Amino acid sequence: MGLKDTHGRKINYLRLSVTDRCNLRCFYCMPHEGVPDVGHSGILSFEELQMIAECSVGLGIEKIRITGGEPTVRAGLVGFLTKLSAIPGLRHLALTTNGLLLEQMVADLYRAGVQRLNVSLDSLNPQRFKEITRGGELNKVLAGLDAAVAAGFPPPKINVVIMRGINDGEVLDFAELTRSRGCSVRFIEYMPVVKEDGWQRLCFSGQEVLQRIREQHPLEPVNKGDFAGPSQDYRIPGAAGSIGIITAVSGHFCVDCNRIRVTARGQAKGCLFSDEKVDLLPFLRPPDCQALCSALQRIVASKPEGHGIRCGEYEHSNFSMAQVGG
Ligand SMILES: Nc1nc2c(ncn2[C@@H]2O[C@H](COP(=O)(O)OP(=O)(O)OP(=O)(O)O)[C@@H](O)[C@H]2O)c(=O)[nH]1
Ligand SMILES: C[S@@+](CC[C@H](N)C(=O)[O-])C[C@H]1O[C@@H](n2cnc3c(N)ncnc32)[C@H](O)[C@@H]1O
Ligand code: SF4
Ligand code: SF4
Repeated sequence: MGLKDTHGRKINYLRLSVTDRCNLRCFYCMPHEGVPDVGHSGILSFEELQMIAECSVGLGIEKIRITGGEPTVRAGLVGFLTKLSAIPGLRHLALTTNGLLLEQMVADLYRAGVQRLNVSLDSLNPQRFKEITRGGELNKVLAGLDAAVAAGFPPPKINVVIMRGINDGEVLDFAELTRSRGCSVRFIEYMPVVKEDGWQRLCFSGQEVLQRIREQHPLEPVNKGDFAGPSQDYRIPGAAGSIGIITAVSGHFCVDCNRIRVTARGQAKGCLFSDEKVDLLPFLRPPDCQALCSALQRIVASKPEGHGIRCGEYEHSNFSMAQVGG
C-alpha cells in the first residue's frame, strides 16, 4: 500500500517528535524560558509512539526521522529506537540532534538500528555558537561528530541555519567540512516561525550561499538518493561530502514534499506551516489502530500544496519549531 496526497505527491516519510524539551535554547527556535511543561501524560509514551510508527509503516511510510525538541534528552530513547528499527517495512530510520549528548550515546544509537544522524550546528566559532544556542559548548558537538564516525555511522549531515549578519561569514568554513570531515553540509534558510517585524533581515538565501562558495570553488550537482529530503545538493569536486541548500523560504521544494509530522503531544500535521492538525490522542487512549490509521490518512489527504511565506501570504500562527520537530 502507498500514501498519495491530493496533489499527487507520494508520502513516505514521517517526522516523529519524541519530546518538546531541549538542552539548548537556539534563539530562532526556542523561547528563553523553554516550552511550557505539560508533565508526563502530556507527552506520548513510547508505546504510543510505537503504535503511530507501526500504523504509519502499514500505510506506506518507509522512512522515519526522530526529532524533537532534543530527542537525546528523553530517557529510554535507545530502547524505543531498538523496537522501532525492528518494524517490518521500515526501510530508513534517522535522527536529528544538536549533537551535545552524542559522544556518550552514539554507540547505543548505532546498536539500536539508527542508520543516519543529522546534526544541527550553526557556528564553528565557540563564542558565536554559545550566543546562538544560548549557552551550548561547541567542543561537545565536535566530539560527538568524531564519536559518531568511530561508532560506525557515516559522517553525520550537518544542518546550518544560515542567518545574515550572524553566521553568513562562515559559509566557506562550513563548506570546507565536506573535505576535512567528509560531512555533508546543508544550509537552511531561516524560517519565520514567530511573526516578527523585520524577520527578512536575517534571511540569507540558498542562492547567496552557493554564490559565496562558487567565488572560491567550482560546484557540481549531486543526484539525490532514495528518501531524499528537501535539500538541493552540490559537491566541491573531490570532496567526500556534499553541500546542500534547503530553500525553505525562497525555493519551491513543496512540489516534492513527501512528509507528515507527529508532535510529541500527539498532534499530526500535514505541513510544517499549516495550522491544520489532527489530535491523535483520542485514538491512542484507549488504543484504536484502525481509527488511528484513518486519522493519519486524513492528515495526508489534507496536505496543502505548500506555504506562501515568500509571497507574503503569512498566515500560520506562531509556533516553536521545537514543539513541531522542524
Ligand atoms: N519548510 C520545511 N522545512 C523542512 C521540511 N523538512 C525539513 N525541513 C527543515 O530542514 C531542516 C533539516 O531537516 P532534517 O531534520 O535534517 O531533515 P531532512 O532535511 O528531511 O533530512 P534528510 O532526510 O537527511 O534529507 C530543518 O530545519 C527542518 O526544519 C519541510 O517539509 N518543510
Ligand atoms: C527543531 S530541531 C529538533 C532536533 C534537534 N534539537 C536539532 O536541533 O537538530 C530540527 C531542526 O529545525 C531547525 N530549525 C529550528 N528553528 C528553525 C528556524 N526558525 N528556521 C530554520 N530552521 C529551524 C534546526 O536548526 C534543526 O536543524
Ligand atoms: S534547534 Fe534543536 S537544539 Fe536548538 S533549541 Fe531547537 S530543538 Fe533545541
Ligand atoms: S512547507 Fe509544508 S508543503 Fe512545503 S515542504 Fe514543508 S511540509 Fe511540505
